[in-house]
Amino acid sequence: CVLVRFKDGAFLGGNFIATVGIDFRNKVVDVDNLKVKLQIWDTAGQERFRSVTHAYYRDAQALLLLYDITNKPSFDNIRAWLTEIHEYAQRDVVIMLLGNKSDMAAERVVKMEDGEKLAKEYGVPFMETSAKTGGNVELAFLAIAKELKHRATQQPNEPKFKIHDYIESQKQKSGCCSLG
Ligand SMILES: Nc1nc2c(ncn2[C@@H]2O[C@H](COP(=O)(O)OP(=O)(O)OP(=O)(O)O)[C@@H](O)[C@H]2O)c(=O)[nH]1
Repeated sequence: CVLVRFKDGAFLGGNFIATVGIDFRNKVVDVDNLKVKLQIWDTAGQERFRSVTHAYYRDAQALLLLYDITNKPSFDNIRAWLTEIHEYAQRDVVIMLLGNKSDMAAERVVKMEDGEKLAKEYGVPFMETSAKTGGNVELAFLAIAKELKHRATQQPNEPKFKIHDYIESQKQKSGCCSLG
């Protein structure tokens, strides 16, 4: 749903079919007047597809790890995902942690601070998102696009792009609205 929100700006809640194996979508974003084509692979979360998804880690330049703020086991699984990433992904892969469903405040079981703490422990950027409202969804993908663009085009005399600082300056804590 987060990927569909980013790609199509829509949320088709309730009517979703679980990802079987792997799915991908392209989106071109503008980063500092340069067009960056993101090819985004959505891997199935279910254990039975694990052998398929492992194969895709190796070529990924960035990985977005999502948990559901209304589902504690999804948060508890993040450590296992990070272990997998270290085993199968490129060493310099950009990792981002997202706590999704920030619109569901009444059902929240994972505190924002706990997401922040875990992200800090692993040195990865973090934000809460909502595929339903669009909150922070564009920011998450844009921050990754910026990081990858800077890595690819960085000149020695240019200031280094700092993804953590960029996100902190842009993110909406409430997850209430899409980027204007
Ligand atoms: N309220 C709310 N519901 C959401 C949000 N994102 C996803 N959902 C709902 O959560 C369910 C699962 O969403 P998916 O995006 O299919 O989750 P997934 O982790 O990709 O699931 P798999 O395809 O099985 O890996 C669906 O019923 C969505 O409608 C959100 O931000 N807010």
